[in-house]
Amino acid sequence: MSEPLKIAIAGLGTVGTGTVKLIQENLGLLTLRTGRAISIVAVSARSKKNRDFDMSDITWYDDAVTMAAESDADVVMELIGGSEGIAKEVVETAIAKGRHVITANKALLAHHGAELARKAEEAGVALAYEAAVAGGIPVIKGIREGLAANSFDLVYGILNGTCNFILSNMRETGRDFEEVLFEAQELGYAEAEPSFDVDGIDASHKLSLLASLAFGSEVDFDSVYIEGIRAISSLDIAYADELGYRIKLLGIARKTQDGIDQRVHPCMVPAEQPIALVEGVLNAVVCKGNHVGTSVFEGAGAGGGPTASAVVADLVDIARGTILPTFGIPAAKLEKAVSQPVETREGSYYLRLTVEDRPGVIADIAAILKREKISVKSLLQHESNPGKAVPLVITTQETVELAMIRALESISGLDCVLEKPNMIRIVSL
Ligand SMILES: NC(=O)C1=CN([C@@H]2O[C@H](COP(=O)(O)OP(=O)(O)OC[C@H]3O[C@@H](n4cnc5c(N)ncnc54)[C@H](O)[C@@H]3O)[C@@H](O)[C@H]2O)C=CC1
Ligand SMILES: N[C@@H](CC=O)C(=O)O
Ligand code: NA
Repeated sequence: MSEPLKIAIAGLGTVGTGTVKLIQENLGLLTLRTGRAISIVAVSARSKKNRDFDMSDITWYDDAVTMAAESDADVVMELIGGSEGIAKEVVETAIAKGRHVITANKALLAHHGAELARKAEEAGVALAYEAAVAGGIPVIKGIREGLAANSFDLVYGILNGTCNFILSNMRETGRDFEEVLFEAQELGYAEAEPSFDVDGIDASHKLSLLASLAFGSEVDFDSVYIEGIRAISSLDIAYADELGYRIKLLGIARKTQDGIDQRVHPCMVPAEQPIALVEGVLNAVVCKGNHVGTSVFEGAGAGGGPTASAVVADLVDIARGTILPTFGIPAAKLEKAVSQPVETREGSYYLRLTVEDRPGVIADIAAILKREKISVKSLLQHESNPGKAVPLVITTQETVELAMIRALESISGLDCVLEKPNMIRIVSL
């Protein structure tokens, strides 16, 4: 058997600890599958507390960058997180020293992916990131390897386990947002900064990586249109049910003649569509290849075990000598991304207004919709409470988003509209 493959791990939280445990538990299998002995030689985390795995043959480093520079590891795993600072230094140092890198850090790659991929390719090392997109689902490998024969014009999915867990739980149990978010944190699903999850940033990081891989363009996180799930109330969830929809936070990237449209926002998805049935911490990614047609990947999007599974899948590639370009083509050949503005979308919309219950309200709203040439599909007002606030829900026929934005602005300015309206795009994919 050839030389053992030596690994250094930076970060021993949910993912790092899961990775050490997986390697220790499945070592025999991994050796058999790769034909190489695998050995964790070094670890680093913020504090050297007692760990619940065997540390006896592992060297501890107080500083992860020193570990990336000075340990004799062949592979450095960056499992710390964050788009700047220590995580970036660890990755850059490892690459500069000619060590392969495996990272779960979508924030880092969303901001510096093209540049780091170029550096890794120049150094002849892997920059592998299966864990960074949709956790345990082998979607990076699926698109880059299994579907390598295809070109793509659409990739979309449920890309954040925490948000999907929150939305599913709110619908199934009626529990409130904060309580379910706390549970997602306890289960190790949420980011260190959970606003990254609930404000749609994490899903956008992942979407920008998927778009780069699928379309052969440079990662363009700054062009992603982002809305999170904070504005979704239990009322919206109940109305969605009544109208035959489920609310999902989707990331959608579409390549058109005019450029790439990347968007992350809550969507009302027809309840019978397969993606509407993806619940809890599960993620799903759907892509449309020009020869294979539609492929769907579904599985656990977060958590120690599933994410470690993806980290170690990258390790197996490296141990087998499979070093692939990070984004499927040489980083120097990635095209500059041209973005398409969100206003050009055509589709239907759900609008929930809180209005004063008095004569003329619907006429005022209808006049604005008429001016913007927006046709109403349905209108729901269940309660009557004269002179008081009541919810009014409108769904529209297909219209261009710019008209909807203008209508929303005018409707928000009406005296009878008492709260900020909530608009959710109705998406049928
Ligand atoms: N938790 C999950 O389900 C998933 C997480 N990820 C990504 O994996 C990475 C790690 O996430 P988690 O394990 O959940 O985070 P975590 O907060 O549980 O663990 C982070 C680890 O990094 C260590 N760390 C922090 N600052 C450090 C420093 N200066 N030097 C050395 N170590 C330092 C901490 O001590 C801790 O051990 C992040 O990039 C995250 O976005 C990706 C997919 C799923
Ligand atoms: N916080 C993320 C973790 C995986 O990427 C999520 O909830 O999906
Ligand atoms: Na993955």
